[in-house]
Amino acid sequence: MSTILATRGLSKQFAGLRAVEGVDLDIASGEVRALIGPNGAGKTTLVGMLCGRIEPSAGTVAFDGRDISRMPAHRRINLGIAYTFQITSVFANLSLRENVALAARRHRRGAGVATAVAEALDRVGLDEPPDQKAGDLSYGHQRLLEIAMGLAQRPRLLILDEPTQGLSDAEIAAFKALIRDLSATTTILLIEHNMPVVMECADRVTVLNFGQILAEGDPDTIRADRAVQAAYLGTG
Ligand SMILES: Nc1ncnc2c1ncn2[C@@H]1O[C@H](COP(=O)(O)OP(=O)(O)OP(=O)(O)O)[C@@H](O)[C@H]1O
Repeated sequence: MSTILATRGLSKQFAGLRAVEGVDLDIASGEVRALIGPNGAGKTTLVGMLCGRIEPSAGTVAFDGRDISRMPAHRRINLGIAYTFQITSVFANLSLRENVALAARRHRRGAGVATAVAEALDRVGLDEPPDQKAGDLSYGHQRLLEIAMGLAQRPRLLILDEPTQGLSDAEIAAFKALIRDLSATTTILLIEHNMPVVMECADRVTVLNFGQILAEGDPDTIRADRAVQAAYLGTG
């Protein structure tokens, strides 16, 4: 399988603090990769460098074999990297439809936009009226709206930052089904604290600890790894 995303020596320092240090990450095209680690491990900083929101202190990022280390975020979106932030991309005063249409217009025009919007809202299972204001949605549903916005960009790599936060058990079950469905067409990088979701959805898991990769492997291997248990899972 080909590598869609590769980092080498990727590092970020914030005034003396090494938030991410020397990360070599290879994500294969078509896989669902989970990125886990304790609070403050550097997960959000790492993906910020993948999508261009954070400038690395050192190291490189390649997408499809092309060095994108210095490419601005909006051009990375055009290449097919979509990142759902922790809600910061939702416009509270716009409707669900308008929010998703903003994202869909990157690739479509005219009637194609309306179709893409309806498809994306349907795919994430948001059944509120499309004219409802996004700000009136529950926190969990705003997360789903963000995923719909990401999908409308027809991404090749979809980066989801804690997507199940604020979702009910039934919504989490639906989310897992959505990931399985999406994985047929999209490579997914999933930052997630909910271990059952990680263990069920991921092909491979990367564990970050103090800014460095502590372990990498399939979910069973990670679950059995003593260093991971000690650092994160709390079951060592
Ligand atoms: N803009 C910033 N300026 C200074 N320090 C920062 C900044 N952003 C993050 N940090 C620090 O970098 C470290 C890594 O933070 P980061 O948010 O990447 O971790 P995380 O693994 O995503 O944590 P969480 O699971 O809590 O979201 C933390 O110590 C954090 O306080």
